[in-house]
Amino acid sequence: MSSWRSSRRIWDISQTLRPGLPVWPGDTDFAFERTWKMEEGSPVNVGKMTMTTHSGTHADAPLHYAADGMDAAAMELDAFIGECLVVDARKVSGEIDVADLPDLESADRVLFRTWDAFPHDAWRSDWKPISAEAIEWLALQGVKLVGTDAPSVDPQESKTMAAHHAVAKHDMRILEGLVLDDVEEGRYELVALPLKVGGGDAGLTRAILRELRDA
Ligand SMILES: Nc1ccccc1C(=O)C[C@H](N)C(=O)O
Ligand SMILES: [Zn+2]
Ligand SMILES: [Zn+2]
Repeated sequence: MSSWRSSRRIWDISQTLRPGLPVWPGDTDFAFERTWKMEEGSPVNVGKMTMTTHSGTHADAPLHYAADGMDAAAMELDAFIGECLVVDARKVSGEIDVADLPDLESADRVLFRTWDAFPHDAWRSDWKPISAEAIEWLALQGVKLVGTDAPSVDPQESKTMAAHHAVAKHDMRILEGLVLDDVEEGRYELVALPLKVGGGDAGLTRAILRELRDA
């Protein structure tokens, strides 16, 4: 194995940004076009992308759920790098509540798998949201980041955004749109740095998990 390759397994837990990417009903579809083309004599190919800030796998910024919240560019990075616990919540019926949470022992970051198979090609509105009470409980256990393979921690029709507001109350961070189909429950190193978008209410991220270093 060449020297630069990590000997620790990496899981890519990110969606592919592409035309046809399922997005929140009514939001901006992902579009890609080439503005400079080698086949037209340009020395390089250069593209242009149009998308919603919440496309695919992303981190919400507090600005998304608080008018005076910080933007994606201002979010500190340490919440998005470090040990995490992946929890299989597929057997939970309805929303993920306190009774559905495992003994975390100690976890700064918790990622919930809710889909048997991630819906890459069709918008699904029947995801398992996370209750505000569960967010509160996680915060009291010291959890700084909550992640999910769902498009939101709240239900699609939510008007109260109770889970987001519980996150805001405890200054936690959120990852949404993760792809955890190939990830067993357990502890991993998470790396999921949000794009540094000035004014951004969310930051797209290439999220990965990596085997923890041997103790
Ligand atoms: N694109 C949207 C447009 C309008 C309302 C919500 C969304 C969302 O994507 C939900 C978001 N990911 C969330 O943080 O809950
Ligand atoms: Zn979001
Ligand atoms: Zn959100």
